[in-house]
Amino acid sequence: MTISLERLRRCTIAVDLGAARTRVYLKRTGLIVDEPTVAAVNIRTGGLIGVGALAERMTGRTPPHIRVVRPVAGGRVVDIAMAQRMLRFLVGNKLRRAWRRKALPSAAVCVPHDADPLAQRAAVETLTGLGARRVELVDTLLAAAVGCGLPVERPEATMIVVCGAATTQVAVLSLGSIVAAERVPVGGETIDHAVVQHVRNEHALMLPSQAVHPLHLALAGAGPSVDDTEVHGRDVATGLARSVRIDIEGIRAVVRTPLTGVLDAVGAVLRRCPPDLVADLAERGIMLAGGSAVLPGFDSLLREATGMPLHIADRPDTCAVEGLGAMLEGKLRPVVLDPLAS
Ligand SMILES: Nc1ncnc2c1ncn2[C@@H]1O[C@H](COP(=O)(O)OP(=O)(O)OP(=O)(O)O)[C@@H](O)[C@H]1O
Repeated sequence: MTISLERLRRCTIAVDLGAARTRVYLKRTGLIVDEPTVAAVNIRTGGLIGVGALAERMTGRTPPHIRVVRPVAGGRVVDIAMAQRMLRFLVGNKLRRAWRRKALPSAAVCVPHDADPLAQRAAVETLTGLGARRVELVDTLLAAAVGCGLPVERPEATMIVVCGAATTQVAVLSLGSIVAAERVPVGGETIDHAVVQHVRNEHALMLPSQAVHPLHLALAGAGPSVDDTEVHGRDVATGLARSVRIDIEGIRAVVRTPLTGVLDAVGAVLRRCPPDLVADLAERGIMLAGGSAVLPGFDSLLREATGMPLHIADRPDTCAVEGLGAMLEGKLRPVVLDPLAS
């Protein structure tokens, strides 16, 4: 995938359609949408009941005629019509005035590193259906690296690990391009699933999806207790509501298991890089981005496994859309590969 900075500067909005969250950046305004990628639909009438945070709160609590849907899964738009309805609703009034001024703006959208042509087409169709005259696709890894402030345009290696909800992407970049990259189906959702399975096996309790968040807080030491925390769920055998105290050390061990997939991807990318670039990284280290970057213990695990310095981006969750925004605003200078020729 090659990008044209000139064409990106002509775009008005930047969109990052993630499996967990949707983010929209409006040129000369900044981030205007940062909401869960969720919509709630009345299946009798087909009407949209809620989107974003409101729809997410309905998850698992709906009557049979209301369905909560996630139009993006595994890094691709799986329900184009629903993604368009959700985006139209989320962007709503915030964009209408700008849209009116400039009838059909061009849009830029992040796509995963190895997105196949169908996934790329789905992203383009989602935006053209909303009225975008032209859609520019940008690799999430490049956008996130720019958003983290990495000097991607220089002839030296930078390494980024973007750990989102459904996937983790790893890349080494130099001279504005990706030298080697990997994508693994491990992210925040995989970790939450491992925690839910652990509680089910250890305590015979089915946890609701929202109950995993207090465990993340407890892991980070932000919960009411550092040793254990109370969660509520449904007893597997009786079906009755029950509360149990969960040992936080047990959870800490559980979340490390899926993260070994990320360590393998980091190793694979480093092995494919020329030694000069790997040597650069020994000093510069790895930048960790994506919403799951703040998962307690993830940074120390990567540091231990690679022996390299590790930095967590200032705003790890929004750096891909912020990077795309920086390209729209013309903040990324094109690389002049041969200045003597001009
Ligand atoms: N404080 C936290 N502790 C642990 N995990 C967190 C925290 N905050 C967010 N997450 C996790 O980050 C994930 C969302 O990250 P992000 O917003 O980067 O995903 P996305 O871009 O929508 O996903 P993808 O890139 O896979 O399409 C969720 O799985 C969420 O559980």
